[in-house]
Parts: sequence; C-alpha cells; structure tokens
Amino acid sequence: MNMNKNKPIVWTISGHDPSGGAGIAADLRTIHCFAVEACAFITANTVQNSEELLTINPVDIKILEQQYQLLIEDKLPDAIKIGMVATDEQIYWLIEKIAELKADNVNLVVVYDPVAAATVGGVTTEVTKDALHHLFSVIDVLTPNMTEAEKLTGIYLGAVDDIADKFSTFGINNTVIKGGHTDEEFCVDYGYQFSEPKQLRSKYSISSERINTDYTHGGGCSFASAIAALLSKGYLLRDALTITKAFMQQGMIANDGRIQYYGAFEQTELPTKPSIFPQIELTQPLLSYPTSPFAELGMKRDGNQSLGLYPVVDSIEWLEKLLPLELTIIQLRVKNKPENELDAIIERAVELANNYPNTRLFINDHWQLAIKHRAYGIHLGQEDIYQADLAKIQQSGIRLGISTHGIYEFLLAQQLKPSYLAIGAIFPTKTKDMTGQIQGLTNLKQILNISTDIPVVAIGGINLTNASDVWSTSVDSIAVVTAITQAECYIEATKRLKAIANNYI
Ligand SMILES: Cc1ncc(COP(=O)(O)OP(=O)(O)O)c(N)n1
Ligand SMILES: Cc1nc(C(=O)O)sc1CCOP(=O)(O)O
Repeated sequence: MNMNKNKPIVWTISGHDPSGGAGIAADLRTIHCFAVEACAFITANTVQNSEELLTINPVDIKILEQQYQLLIEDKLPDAIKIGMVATDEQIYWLIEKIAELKADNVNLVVVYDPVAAATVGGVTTEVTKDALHHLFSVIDVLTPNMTEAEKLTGIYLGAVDDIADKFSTFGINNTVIKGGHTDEEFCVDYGYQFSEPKQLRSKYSISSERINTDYTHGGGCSFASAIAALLSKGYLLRDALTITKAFMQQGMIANDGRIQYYGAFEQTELPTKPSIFPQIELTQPLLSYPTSPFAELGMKRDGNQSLGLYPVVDSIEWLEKLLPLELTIIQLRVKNKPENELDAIIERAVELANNYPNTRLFINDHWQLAIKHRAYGIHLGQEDIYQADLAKIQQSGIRLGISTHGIYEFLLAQQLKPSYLAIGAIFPTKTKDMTGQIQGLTNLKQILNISTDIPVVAIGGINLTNASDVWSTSVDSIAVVTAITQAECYIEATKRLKAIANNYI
C-alpha cells in the first residue's frame, strides 16, 4: 500500500457509452465530485447515442486481467462500483478478483448497479441469471431501480419489502431500491439492511420532490458511483444515501424544465445547500405526534441562550461536585440503576439543580420522571423517540434534546423540532461503543451547514486538546464525559474547558 495516498480510491467496472451520458464517463465525473480517486475498468464498448443502443461489445478478460495486475500494485480500491458486466466469463473473473481483494481488505465495499442485468434498450447482454446470482454473493450494496428490481426478482406491483427480502435470499444484505422511475410527485428511495444472524430487516425511506427534467441519462450510474465514493470515505450507507440523494437532486435542478431531450445527468459538486437535502421518513410510527416545536433553551434567569460546556455525568455525587462550577447546562445520564431507585435519584437531581438557577439540568432517557419532577430538559437517543410520548413531552413545556449519529439521523430528528440536537461521536471515545459512527470535524461541519436555528451540541471524544477545533466549527455546545470525570483535577479541567468555550461563544 502506498503510504502517501491521501484520498480513498474507487474502482469503477462498467461499460463505455460513446454518447458520454452513462457508464464509465458518468462514474468518473461523479467520483471526482466527492474528492475520491477513480480507476476504471471498461467491460464493454457499447454503440449507442441518447436514443438507442445498438451493440454491446465485450472487452476480452485478458485485458481486464492485465489492468487488474498493474492496478493492484499501487491503486488498491477502498470501494468498487460495478455497472455493466457484459459476459458470464467477466462475471466469474470479477467474482474471483473481488474475493482476492476482500481477503486482503475486509473493509472493501462492493456496490452493484444492475444495469443491463437483463436488457438495455432492447439489446440483451450475454449474462445468465445463474452467473448473476453468483455475483450477488460478493456484493455488499445493490442499487436497482424499480424496473431492474422487479425483473431480477420476478416480484411486481411495487412490493418493495418482498423484493428486498428476495434479494437477501440471494445473499445481498443492503439493497437500495430507487423510486425515481414513477409518476409520483415525490421520488422515494427505499434502503434495506439485513443483519446477521437472523436476517433482521431494517428499512428506511427518503424522498425528494420530482424535478421536471429529461437530463437524466447516466443517473443510475451516477447514483451508484456516489454511494461507492461516500462508502469509500467511511460513511454509513444511510448517510451515503442521504448525501447521494441530495447530489442527484442538485444535478437535476441544474437542468430543471429541460425536457424532450435525453441529456446527460449533470454531476455538479458536493451538495451543501439545505434545501436540496431529502425528507427522511420516520422508520416507524411515533407513539404520539407533537403539534408544535419543543420549548426553546432559554436561560432560566436572563434569557441568554448560549449553551457552552455541557458535562454529562452519571451520579448525584458528580452533580454535587459540578453544579457549583457555574455551568450553563449539565446532564444526568444514569444507566443500569434499578427502576425503584430512579425516582429518588431524579427527584434529588432536580432539587440540587434548582439551587443553581443558571444551570439547565437535562435527564437522559427517563422522560416520565423528568416531567414528574420538573427537570429543565430531557435527552433522548434516536431509538427512544419511538418509545417516548413526544406530544406529552412537548405539551409539558420541558425541553428536549435528541442524539444523532450522522446526517441521516440529524435530518430525521431535525424534523421533530427539538430544543437541541446532539451529534456524535466526533472523535473515538471509550465511554460508549460508537464503532463505525465517528463523524470527525468534516462531517460535523457538513451537518452544521444544513442545520436550522436549533442549537447543535457536539459529543464524543472531546477533550482539552481538541476542544478548540470543535468550537471552531461554530457548534453551540460541547458535551464531555471523561474529559472531566477522569481528569486529574475535575475542577481545573472544567475551568479550562469553560475558558476555551468562552473564546468562541
Ligand atoms: C448531549 C448528549 N449527546 C448524546 C448523548 C447520547 O445519548 P444516547 O444516544 O441516548 O445514548 P446513551 O446516553 O443512552 O448511551 C447524550 N447522552 N448526551
Ligand atoms: C454518551 C455518548 N454519546 C455519544 C454519542 O455520540 O451519542 S458519544 C458519548 C460518550 C462521550 O463520552 P466522552 O466525552 O468521554 O468521549
């Protein structure tokens, strides 16, 4: 591996479209938009224009093999995007190569856009169903449109859940079914994830308003390439899908109103404008629906909203130690205490906090007790929002903070209009298992960019060394556990973290 490499690499394995709309050309343009290096294997030289596809001319696998042998010397992939594969021989070659690459890199992700799995523009590739099913066994993410999904599974009438179930029986654990090819006002994409060992299915849906354009040639290739580029950068699939959907929306808006000419989909740039991001559907119904935003974070006494340093502690003892240190916000996060002790703990926490009128006390998880004892606020995790009575919380006037871990969860929670949104983990942390969900400062900035006026709290691995970098992103608050609770002197650590905060708020 070349140690000087500073960008991820995506290999695209697809056909050449001489009209420039689809295939390799679209893939390269897309991957570069995400600041990812792209390498290309051309599987077939097609003869087509925007109207018709005449022939698919497979490239000899001897050439593909030579290209492979040279590229693995210095351009190993972090992700592979597969588009058109022209023959069974190519498929079996590809399966062997992917297995080799995966043996050396367990994090390698393979995205397959099953274009031409059956026919393209009336021209049939030589690929058999049998070979395709073998290919599925090395694919991590499948991105069919509705027509492809129906053809590949034989399941029709928009039964997306059944289609995803069927793909999972083929060995595909992540399927994104694109809903763009319908006449509905909104284009809904469905993401499915099947987790071992019981093949449990989780589903998410995201939607964008339909744009009136025919500049969509190569849209499917661009979609899968964007997903592969984002996965190569370490995004979770749900976040990669959210950003990809915004990227597609932005590209189509660039040609809004241009119809009756099948133009090339326009790859623009990394999406940042809040208005082009998709609507994220709740993954299950809420117990109750709040009818207005949650109470704002007014200061108890003087109405100043700034949040500053936000310690998160797990006991009354820590509250007693920290409350005298002139904090603006603090959280009691008690885990693994018997139910019968919680009432007294939360009652005591609120009683203590009431002696510090400028310190807002949030209670983690135990929303009924927080309402009962009139705490200042409640903090809920992403899963908790489906179990809590959100309408009751909102009507009680208590403030609500919600945890999020990435752009997908952030947009979902933002729609509920809570009092604040937390985003984490910014850096690796030993306090909680956040494997695969480390945001880094780049994601944090991206999320702040699309946030509304709801305050944003950053959490996870933040300490005296990196706090300034986090504040520089213009977050409203920084939440910390061990930077205070495991400091040599918690008073000194709190003072220094507060001093850093004061430079920015
Ligand atoms: C400010 C803040 N942000 C995030 C969390 C984490 O909350 P949650 O996702 O509910 O996870 P647990 O705390 O239950 O592990 C938090 N507590 N505070
Ligand atoms: C409790 C918690 N929630 C997180 C999230 O990302 O939701 S990260 C985290 C741990 C924060 O602890 P420390 O400051 O010691 O890293």
